[in-house]
Amino acid sequence: MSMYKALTIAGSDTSGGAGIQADLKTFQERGVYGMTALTVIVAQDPHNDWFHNVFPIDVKTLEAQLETVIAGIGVNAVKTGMLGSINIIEMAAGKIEKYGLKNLVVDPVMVCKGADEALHPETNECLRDVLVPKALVVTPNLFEASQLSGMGPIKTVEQMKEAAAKIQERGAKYVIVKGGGKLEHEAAVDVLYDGKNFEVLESERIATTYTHGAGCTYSAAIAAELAKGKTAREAIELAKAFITEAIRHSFPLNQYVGPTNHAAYRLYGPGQHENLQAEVSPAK
Ligand SMILES: Nc1ncnc2c1ncn2[C@@H]1O[C@H](COP(=O)(O)OP(=O)(O)O)[C@@H](O)[C@H]1O
Ligand SMILES: Cc1ncc(COP(=O)(O)O)c(C=O)c1O
Ligand SMILES: [Mg+2]
Repeated sequence: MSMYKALTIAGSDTSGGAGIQADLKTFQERGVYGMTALTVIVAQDPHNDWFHNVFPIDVKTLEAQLETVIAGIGVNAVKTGMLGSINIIEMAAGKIEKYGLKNLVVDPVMVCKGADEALHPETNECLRDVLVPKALVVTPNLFEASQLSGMGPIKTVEQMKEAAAKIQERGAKYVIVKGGGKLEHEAAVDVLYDGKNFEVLESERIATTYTHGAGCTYSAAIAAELAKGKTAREAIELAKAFITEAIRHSFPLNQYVGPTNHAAYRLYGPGQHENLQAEVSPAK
């Protein structure tokens, strides 16, 4: 049996729950060989309320990593996460174009959980104009969908649909607008649009704030399934089940952050309804 390979072009979340750490853990869980091209390093400051400091990687260093993986090895699917600068976005998009990579999942990361302001607002237009058109699947959360669509705040499923249609016009084949824990709704709702039909994907909404890295994990699961040859629709459905279990069994790392549990789908499966990590206290 051949080993399928996936590449993540994303930032390092030093705390381990989001970014390339989430992506690699998810690729492993889904039985796919994971590789990385690092764009930025995020270090959280324990002496300043867990403030996220972002340290960019030199664009030449990114190029060298992309050549190693894409030209030197080859990939079945690619995902992008936090990119950090216009130069980095253009470099990533240029290589994707040059090597004709088709199974591309763009997670248009503009914010970390808890923040309502873009980390790198100057990159938003470039993300929309240069990278989103190359995506097979793009996965904005509500804030990112409002930025990519040019709409104001998105608060209803109807507005999610409108945003999805506007983003789809930019060239992405499948758009998933993630309502998640932010939309006021009793379920966790995502809207999927393929240019013809809207589908409202509903899953059980888990009452937790421990969702750090949920978007990274979700988009990495989609990329892993695409790498194995699943259709976009199949990959999205599996990823939704995978992220629901990861959130169900999420846990606190310290007083600031709780990541999703990447192993939960494998360890506990979709049938288990209580959080088996709930009693785990934060490590000192
Ligand atoms: N509390 C929750 N319960 C169940 N699913 C959730 C919850 N929060 C987010 N999700 C789901 O997790 C996935 C990631 O969404 P979200 O957390 O909005 O992304 P991001 O981390 O990029 O902000 C989506 O499928 C969303 O619906
Ligand atoms: C490197 C990196 N990428 C992406 C994210 C976004 O994470 P999420 O999946 O919660 O949207 C974060 C958040 O801290 C991060 O540090
Ligand atoms: Mg996100």
